[in-house]
Amino acid sequence: MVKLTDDYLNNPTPFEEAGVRVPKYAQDKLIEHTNENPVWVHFGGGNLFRCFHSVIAQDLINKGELDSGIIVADTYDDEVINEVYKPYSNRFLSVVMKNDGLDKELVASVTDSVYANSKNKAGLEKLKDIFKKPTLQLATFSITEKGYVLKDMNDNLTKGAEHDLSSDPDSAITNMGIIANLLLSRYKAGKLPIAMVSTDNFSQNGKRLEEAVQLIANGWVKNGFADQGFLEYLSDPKQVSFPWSMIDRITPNPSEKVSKELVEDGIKDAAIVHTDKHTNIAPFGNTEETHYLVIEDSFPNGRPKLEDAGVFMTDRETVNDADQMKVTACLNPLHTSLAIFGCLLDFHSIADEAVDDDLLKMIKNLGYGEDLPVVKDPKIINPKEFISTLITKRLPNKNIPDTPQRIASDTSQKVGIRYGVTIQHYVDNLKLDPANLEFIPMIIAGWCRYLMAIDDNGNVFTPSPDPLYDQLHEYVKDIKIGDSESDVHEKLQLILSNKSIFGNDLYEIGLGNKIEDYFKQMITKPGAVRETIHQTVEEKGKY
Ligand SMILES: NC(=O)c1ccc[n+]([C@@H]2O[C@H](COP(=O)([O-])OP(=O)(O)OC[C@H]3O[C@@H](n4cnc5c(N)ncnc54)[C@H](O)[C@@H]3O)[C@@H](O)[C@H]2O)c1
Ligand SMILES: O=P(O)(O)OC[C@@H](O)[C@@H](O)[C@H](O)[C@H](O)CO
Repeated sequence: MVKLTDDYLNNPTPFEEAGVRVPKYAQDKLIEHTNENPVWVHFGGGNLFRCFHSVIAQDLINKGELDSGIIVADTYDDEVINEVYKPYSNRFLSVVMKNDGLDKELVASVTDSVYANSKNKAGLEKLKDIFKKPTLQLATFSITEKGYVLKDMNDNLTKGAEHDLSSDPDSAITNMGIIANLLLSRYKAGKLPIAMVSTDNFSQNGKRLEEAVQLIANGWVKNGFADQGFLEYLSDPKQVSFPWSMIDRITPNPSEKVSKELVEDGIKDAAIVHTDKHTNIAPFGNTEETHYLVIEDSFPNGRPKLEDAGVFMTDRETVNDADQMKVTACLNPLHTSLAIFGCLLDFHSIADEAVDDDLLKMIKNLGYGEDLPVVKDPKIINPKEFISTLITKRLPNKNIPDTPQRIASDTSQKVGIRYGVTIQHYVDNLKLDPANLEFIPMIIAGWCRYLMAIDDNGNVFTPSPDPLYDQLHEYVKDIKIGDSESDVHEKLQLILSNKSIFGNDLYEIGLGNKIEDYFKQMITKPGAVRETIHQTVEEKGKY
């Protein structure tokens, strides 16, 4: 059996026999060079990173266009570093699930992995030293939507954020506080330039990262922990830029089936780890073939030739259009609708949902019918073709072991992006009326129904992790299936009027009552969720 830590350069045969492509460079030399000349730090080395960013770096290193690797940093989950990076010399397999089988590549582009936060001072100091190096050009992020949070659902600072704004930067406990502290080190080392590139799934992701870092920095200046110059440094894109990006590659949690196939192929390291903080990770990552990465070309300290590894480097407007197209309209809203109803209808495979007649009609009506009319064409990708490929090829691909339960995690952090932006377009466009929407309200009603944690058969299910779940569940937990006396309005209005969740008070724009009506239909009896979807696609659907 071949191990990930085996010598792939001098003895590639066991890897070749297991069908694994190996790097064309020596990892030890790369490590040596990167230690002295770090260029790229990535925060959140989860599954997406292991199948996308790290492979881009590997392509460039293989071509001789990049001579430094990536340093992975995690401020949140120590098990990610200790269970799947350190034991394998920071190597892993990237597995692309093609129609005709698995394409396996050993990735060695990660040169170091660091767990860093106020509890792990050694890791923090190590990252600070890296941030003081003039060679550092970029930090990328795939830390999930909640990694950026500094305010709660009532728009008040979280306890962590309050602490960070008024405390010594080295004691920062929020993820954003730690990032701001690293930038403070870089500022103090001579106002060195850097690009901070969020590749998380929300529109204007760079702006959100920038605003979060600045919120913390303002607190530090006010409380005497940093000088005014730090704010000027953060606000000057020639010193610190926060490029916007769009990233697309469906990367499910590591699958048992893939793990088994790897072992059958003769690969020893394939055991999946489920961490206490709910990261599902393995010595391999599994992903689909289709992928897009679009990044605003704003890198004040230079950058690797990312375009030579297939990345679209473009202007902010094009990135924003591509991102709005994907995240708010043509992919992620469809995904979240399948996630919500998949959990309620007891599905465990997105591919199975994508061939279910009612659900297929639902995503077509949502995508083509309600989202597409308000999408601005980004020109580099055709939105209609993008939805068609998604619906006909990507989602129904049985080789991609994606589950509604993965996508349903953190839904409270996503609904504002995945439905709220489209709703806002209907509010802003004088020719359109949000009150005419049908599928978005039905899906939001489905989410409220999901929050009850009782499926459509009347059985209790375990909802996916979500920072607001407990609070939101509290509002709907006493509603009973079949109880028409339940005061739905009193309970749902606590959710639907919350502007920090949806961006609007949904009653003020004529959607609240419609959502309540769909919700009432969904609680009439076991099976009512399925019936509501069926009836809606048949009566209101055009596709
Ligand atoms: N998986 C995909 O299909 C996909 C595709 C496009 C974009 N994305 C974006 O990438 C993000 C990560 O996806 P993934 O599949 O790698 O997830 P993952 O669960 O495999 O990894 C998440 C990583 O983020 C870290 N993290 C989690 N919560 C954090 C917090 N509060 N603060 C700091 N770090 C935190 C974890 O430690 C882990 O390293 C998604 O949330 C999404 O925004 C994912
Ligand atoms: O990654 P999240 O949690 O923001 O969303 C779950 C999925 O919708 C998402 O990961 C998609 O697979 C991805 O956006 C496809 O590019």
